[in-house]
Amino acid sequence: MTQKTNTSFVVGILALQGAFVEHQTALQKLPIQKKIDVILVRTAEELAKCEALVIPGGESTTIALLARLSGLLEPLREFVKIKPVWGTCAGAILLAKAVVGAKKGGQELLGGMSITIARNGWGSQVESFETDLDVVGLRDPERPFTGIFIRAPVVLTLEPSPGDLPIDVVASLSPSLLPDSLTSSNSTNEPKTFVALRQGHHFLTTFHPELTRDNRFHEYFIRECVLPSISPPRS
Ligand SMILES: NC(=O)CC[C@H](N)C(=O)O
Repeated sequence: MTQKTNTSFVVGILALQGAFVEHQTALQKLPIQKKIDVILVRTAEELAKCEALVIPGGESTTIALLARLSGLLEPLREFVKIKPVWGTCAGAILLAKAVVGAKKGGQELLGGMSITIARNGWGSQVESFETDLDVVGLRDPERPFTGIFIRAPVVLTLEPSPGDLPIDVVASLSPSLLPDSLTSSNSTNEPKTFVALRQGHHFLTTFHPELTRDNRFHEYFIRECVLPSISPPRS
């Protein structure tokens, strides 16, 4: 007799478009890998097997369109309401409650995190860059983590409604990196420096941890978002 639920759990990676293979590799290399069954998700049936989901970077409009065409959009919205989800870059856009700079025709969102985010917020000239991040809560925090930003979105505002869970800042970058087009003298620029946020069991990174050899953000998601939702702490 096996006790599968006690020894392993399924983490899905939405595999419609974008950098899903890199997430798969990073998750499989975690020290707790024996307990994680990583699957690629392209159908509602595959999604139904998952305890948690990673939505990769890519193109948020394309991912949303393919999700609609494959009958996954509504199952994804239902999934986000109850289970842990981590969105990277395009995935972060999909996890936001509101988006600025959507393409003509709009941008379908899944919601889940109480933020407004700007697509391609760094502008067309600084489309990609790498920088060391200030991190809180990662394993081995003195070791720098290099954030890779590729046509990254920018968090504009945190807007938790009364009753929403608080939003924790897990990584931020130096305000000096913000482009002039984003800085404002009459409102706070701080949220725009936030590049990794956690709200309850949801997590977003506007950069690409899966493109580095450093899987500490993968470890963070499993430790802080997934494991507590599988085995809630006893009171
Ligand atoms: N690297 C990325 O995921 C880019 C995101 C892309 N700019 C979008 O709007 O979806």
